[in-house]
Amino acid sequence: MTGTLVLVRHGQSEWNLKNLFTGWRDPDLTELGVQEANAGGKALADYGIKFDVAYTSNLSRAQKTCGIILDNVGQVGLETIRDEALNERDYGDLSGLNKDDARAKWGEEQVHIWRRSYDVPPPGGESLRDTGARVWPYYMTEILPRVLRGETVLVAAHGNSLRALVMVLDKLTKEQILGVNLATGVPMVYKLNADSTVASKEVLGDMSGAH
Ligand SMILES: O=C(O)[C@H](O)COP(=O)(O)O
Repeated sequence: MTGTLVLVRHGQSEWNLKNLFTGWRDPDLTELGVQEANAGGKALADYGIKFDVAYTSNLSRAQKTCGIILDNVGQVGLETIRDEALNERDYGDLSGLNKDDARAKWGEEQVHIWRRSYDVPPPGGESLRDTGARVWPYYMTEILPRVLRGETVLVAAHGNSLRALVMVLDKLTKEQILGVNLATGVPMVYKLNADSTVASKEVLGDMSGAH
């Protein structure tokens, strides 16, 4: 066994609350989002985790979640690397639209395909595969080597940039990834083997409410 990789989706954002496609737009966390980030941080503190480094995206909601988690584990000021490679999937022309309005316009099934399929991009945006094409190399070159050196690494990012990682870590097919939704603020703790496969995975919270 080598190091530990912790993945956390940011807490609820203003646009999650308003039910808007967000993508690369940059709304803040809501009050509930701050509470969720604190709850995730507290779960990690209770777990007894100490990080060696944190990674987050270029977007405020993930950066704030990252900061709140570090505060809860008593590690304010820890080395934190921000990179656009970890940003949310670009929702293209859907960005800023209401998800229910989109269902009314294009139909429930088409919107579900845009949101959850592996390789069908929303108009002008990224599919999960496109998102993976930037997330996976970043993970392989920047994050994984540190975990394999035995470090404990936090990644605070987004629903779909993390789904791309979970797909690889959990060895999910493109059919299986359709059914995977990550809850906001719930940490996933992976211990990795020396060959970078997963030795164990623990979810510190409830993923069942995610949609
Ligand atoms: O970008 C968004 O709208 C959300 O962060 C994730 O959206 P999704 O649940 O529709 O993938």
